[in-house]
Parts: sequence; C-alpha cells; structure tokens
Amino acid sequence: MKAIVFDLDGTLIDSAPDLHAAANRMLGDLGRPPLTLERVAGFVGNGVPALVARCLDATGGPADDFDSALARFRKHYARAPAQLTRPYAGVEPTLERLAASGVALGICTNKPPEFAVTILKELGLMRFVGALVGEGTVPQLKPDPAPLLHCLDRLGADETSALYVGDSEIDAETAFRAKVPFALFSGGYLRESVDAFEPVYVFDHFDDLSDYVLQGVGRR
Ligand SMILES: O=C(O)COP(=O)(O)O
Repeated sequence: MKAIVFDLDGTLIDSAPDLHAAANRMLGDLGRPPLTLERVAGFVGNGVPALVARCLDATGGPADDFDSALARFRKHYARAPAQLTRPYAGVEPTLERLAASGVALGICTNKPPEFAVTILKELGLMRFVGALVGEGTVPQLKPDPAPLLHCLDRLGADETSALYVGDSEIDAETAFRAKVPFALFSGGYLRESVDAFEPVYVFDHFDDLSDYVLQGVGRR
C-alpha cells in the first residue's frame, strides 16, 4: 500500500468538544438555547456551513442572516480549535509506524484547511501529513469523490494503491464513489450503517489499523 488517507473529525481527532463550544457560543449570540455535545457531534461531517445550519434547525429554524451566524461560528471556533480536541488513543504511534514503513499519509476532510492545520500542528500530528485536502482545496466537498482523488494525486498514489480511513457514512460513500478501499473507525461519530459501501476493514482502536495495513492482520 502506497498511501493512506484519513478523515479528520471523528477519525484521527475527537474534535466535537471544541465544535460544541463554538456552536453554543454562536447560539448564545443569537439568543438561542444551547445544544448537547452528543447532538452537535451528530451534526459533524458535511462541513462547517452544514453544521451551523443543523444547529440553527435544531434551535428554532433558519437564522434571518445565515452568513452572519456562520461568521460568528467561525470566529468562536478560530479562537479555540484545539483546546478540548484530542487525538484518539493510538493515533500518534500508528501514524509514526505507518510513516516509518514508507506509507504516504494524507488528510481528506470537509473542515477548512486553516482549522485542520492549526489543530494538527497543536497536537503534534502535522509532521506526518504529506497532503491535506479540506473545504475549498477543490470546489467539491465529500461525499463527492473529487477531494479524495485530489489528495491521492498529491501523494503520488491512485485508487489501486491506497486506503481511505473514516468514521462516517459520508466517508464511506466518498471512498465508494472514488473506488478506493474503505476502513471504518467505529469509535467516531458514525450515525448510519456503512454496510452498503462494503468497508474492507472495521476497527475500534488504532493499533489494529497498523497491524492490518503492515501485517495483513484482519484482512478479509
Ligand atoms: O464536518 C466537518 O467540518 C469536517 O468533518 P470531517 O473531518 O469528518 O470531514
């Protein structure tokens, strides 16, 4: 395997607590009630504008001025994107092990790249990342396959020599449409079954992923 591309939110990092804090600050600014962490975590995956729209829908319906609500969220999140966010257990040693074995590593997320890079640097993970594709890097968002294919291209790989690792049905559909094998991390923010997209591997701890990739443990 030449390259492994990872989703970010709910896959490498548990980012919901900081997204939740920023969402509730935005809702407070608009005079709306706060949402629970679980509720906001369930809104993650289709990008920031979708997250903001879902928060508004859940607290009384669309805002009179969506763009200003979105700007408020971005401002609050930009102030503290990595305060409560942590990598999932085993992520750092796994990336270390894969990189040391010569596998190129990339990130394909619907998060804006500036947030993604800030968080990855703060958590000491950016040094493993050979290519990062986020909101705006290409015009499409996941589940369109274009962001993932662009990331593979930048890593010098293609769909025959890569794996996409994610936590959600959005990631599974992205991989399916890009014809890239998909591995599901079941410890993230999954909402719906991904069985229809036929993941090649399902794992709940990152140590298992490196065993699968490097030694074929658990391979179907
Ligand atoms: O919804 C987002 O902003 C990003 O989510 P992702 O990292 O799972 O693509």
